[in-house]
Amino acid sequence: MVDYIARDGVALLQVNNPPVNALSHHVRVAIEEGLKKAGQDPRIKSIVISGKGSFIAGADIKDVSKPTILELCDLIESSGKPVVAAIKGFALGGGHEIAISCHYRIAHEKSKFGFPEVDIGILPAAGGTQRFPRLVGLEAALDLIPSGRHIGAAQAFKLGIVDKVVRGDAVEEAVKFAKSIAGEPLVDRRTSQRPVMGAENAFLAAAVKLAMKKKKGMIAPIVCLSVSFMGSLLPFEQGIQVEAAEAVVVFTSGQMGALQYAFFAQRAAPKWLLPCGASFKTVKGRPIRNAAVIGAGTMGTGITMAMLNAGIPVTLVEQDRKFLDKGVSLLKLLYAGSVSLRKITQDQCDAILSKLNTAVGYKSLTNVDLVIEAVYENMALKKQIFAELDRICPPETFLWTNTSALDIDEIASATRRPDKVLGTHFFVPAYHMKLLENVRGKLTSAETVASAQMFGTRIGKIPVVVGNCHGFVGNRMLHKYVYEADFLIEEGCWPEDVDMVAENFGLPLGPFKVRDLSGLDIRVRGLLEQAKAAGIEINPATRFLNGERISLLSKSLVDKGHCGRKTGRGFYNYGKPGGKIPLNDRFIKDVIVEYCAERGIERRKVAYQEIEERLFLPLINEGFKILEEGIASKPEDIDTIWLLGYAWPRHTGGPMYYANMVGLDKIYNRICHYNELHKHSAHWQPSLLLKKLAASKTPMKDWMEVAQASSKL
Ligand SMILES: CCCCCCC/C=C/C(=O)SCCNC(=O)CCNC(=O)[C@H](O)C(C)(C)COP(=O)(O)OP(=O)(O)OC[C@H]1O[C@@H](n2cnc3c(N)ncnc32)[C@H](O)[C@@H]1OP(=O)(O)O
Repeated sequence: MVDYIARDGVALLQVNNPPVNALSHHVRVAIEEGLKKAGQDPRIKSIVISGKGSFIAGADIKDVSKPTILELCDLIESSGKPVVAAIKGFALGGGHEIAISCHYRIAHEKSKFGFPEVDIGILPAAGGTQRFPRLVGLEAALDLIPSGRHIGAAQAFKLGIVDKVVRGDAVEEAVKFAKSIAGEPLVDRRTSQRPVMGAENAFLAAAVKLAMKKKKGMIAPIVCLSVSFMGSLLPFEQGIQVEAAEAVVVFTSGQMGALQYAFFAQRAAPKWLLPCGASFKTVKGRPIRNAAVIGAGTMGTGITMAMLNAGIPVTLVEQDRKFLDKGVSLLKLLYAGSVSLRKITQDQCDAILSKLNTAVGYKSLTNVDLVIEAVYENMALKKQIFAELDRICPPETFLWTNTSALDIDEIASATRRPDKVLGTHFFVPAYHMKLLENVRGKLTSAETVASAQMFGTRIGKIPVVVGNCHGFVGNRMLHKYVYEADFLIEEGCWPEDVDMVAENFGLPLGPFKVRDLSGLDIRVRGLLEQAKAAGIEINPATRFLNGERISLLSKSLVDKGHCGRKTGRGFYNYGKPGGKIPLNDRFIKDVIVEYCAERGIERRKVAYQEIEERLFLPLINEGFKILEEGIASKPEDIDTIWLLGYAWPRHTGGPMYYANMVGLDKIYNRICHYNELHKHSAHWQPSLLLKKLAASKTPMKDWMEVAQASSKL
């Protein structure tokens, strides 16, 4: 766990606890023993702490036994012999706190520093809130601690975290340095004994404002700020007491459990399992050496960029030279933007673009491992493209379709290789968003799934395997939320009432601000297509489609030319086309009132609780249906999809975790209540799995036992 290597008067304590050298119980004990042993050995004059591979990524989140990291930090700092931290890789959380308790820090130029504690719902409670401001000053501490972000060695040096940045072996350099300072006095090297520079109120106000915006609804960042600030006014020992007292508040808030669940859920989600039993453990994917993307629109160019960024050569294909050129210009513009923002250098940009090829038509696609089709959502068009690709591409080429809802089996039916067809649901912008829903059809092979998961990870996504149904996991659940949002308006709410409740819950934007952003006409088009497919002609009086309640409120606004931000008016008034600030609008309220009057809908005052329940319970209910149907293979997959794809508030863990936290019996009972009131909305019919879990009082994590025990599921 910790190797003790004594050489030339220096004791090197090297943490060896793969994969990330987390400070689990055994590591803490071994560091403590190593420090004591080195302290007692008269031949040892100085000590170096390092990690094998990387430094230390923090506390082991699953293990909080003694000795605490705080005790360890105090032991290090009070050592009579100089202690040097040799840092490569990550010095995060408790690892960072260990580093700043050492008397000196030598870091490799590629090492990273940070306090990610706030993102897992805790504080740097091993003295970090007190030592860090004493090391870097209050302003920098109030910036870094609540942000949870990592910084590089160069910035760490600038801030005074690191004493020296090296290109070569940090451990060798640290050992050399440790030897050179043997016997030197350490008084001014003990961070806890320094005063806090720049302890000013103004920093606190600005930092609180920023944290409330960037970490909306999260308690830990705000508590970190107050503890760090208070500590700057107190002697170190008293600051540590404040830190300990406030840590208890945060640890018992409920957010810690949710955030740590989210951390592990995100790491569990790519680990796939199919109903046939094949899994990431049993089936290997085929690496993708080169690829083609069909369609140079927003999605196609975004997907192309995601692959280019990962070093995969891509041919971007269009049927028309004009569209191709437009897509390539957009792509080049985005890369130029990255260069001017210094996210990449011009050389890196040139290297990326050297892997881009373009083609008009599919003829050249005779030697690609993968084709991702990303044309607009039209089944007939997609089938035609797949039939053609099937003729041209080698039989082993994977043919994947980027779609947010369409039937993968139907698209696959246009080919002679349905086993190699799969849906890749990328999120906009595809080069940035972390989520990738990999949709398996009935005939998609396990090898194709394995390859898609491997591909997803390679291009920097969190890939989650889902089954084939309308909207897959994310959009299928989202649709229920969107429907209820409309019904709430019909029944008496204003758009701002509904948006406020959603935003208070933790979503960045409420459903109507989102719709204004994406365009009301998009939703109306979808609705009309659905009606057409059902052979129903929509007229102003239509309130049901296939027996299901629908709302045509968006259509009423679109008919008046109000399509959202792009036209300056949607559910809000933006002042001008392309305006960004939503204002409540009497005109829109008149449209809503008129719409309701025409349909004889009586408007009423809808309570806050009802708005919240009607937005989120149908979505949660759908999540349980998705589990019982095997569309998702575990609740963690659903939660990951919502956390990464739809900005669900992380401190509630995701919709499934949230339901469990509220209580599955309570959730079930409320769904039943609304099911009685809203017989024309199938999304209120309670999930059988949820019913069983609620009745048996089984927590969500044990859902599989209930699902397997029930013959009805
Ligand atoms: C708990 C109360 C203690 C009170 C004292 C308070 C003071 C100290 C607090 C802390 O230190 S809290 C922890 C702070 N550190 C973190 O949050 C870091 C979390 N880890 C990461 O950000 C990343 O893992 C990484 C270090 C940047 C490496 O990323 P990479 O993509 O290379 O690997 P991952 O897939 O993320 O992880 C690999 C493997 O390791 C597991 N793991 C990672 N970190 C921890 C951890 N801190 N504790 C336990 N396990 C950890 C992760 O789940 C992966 O496991 P598998 O999925 O492979 O099983």
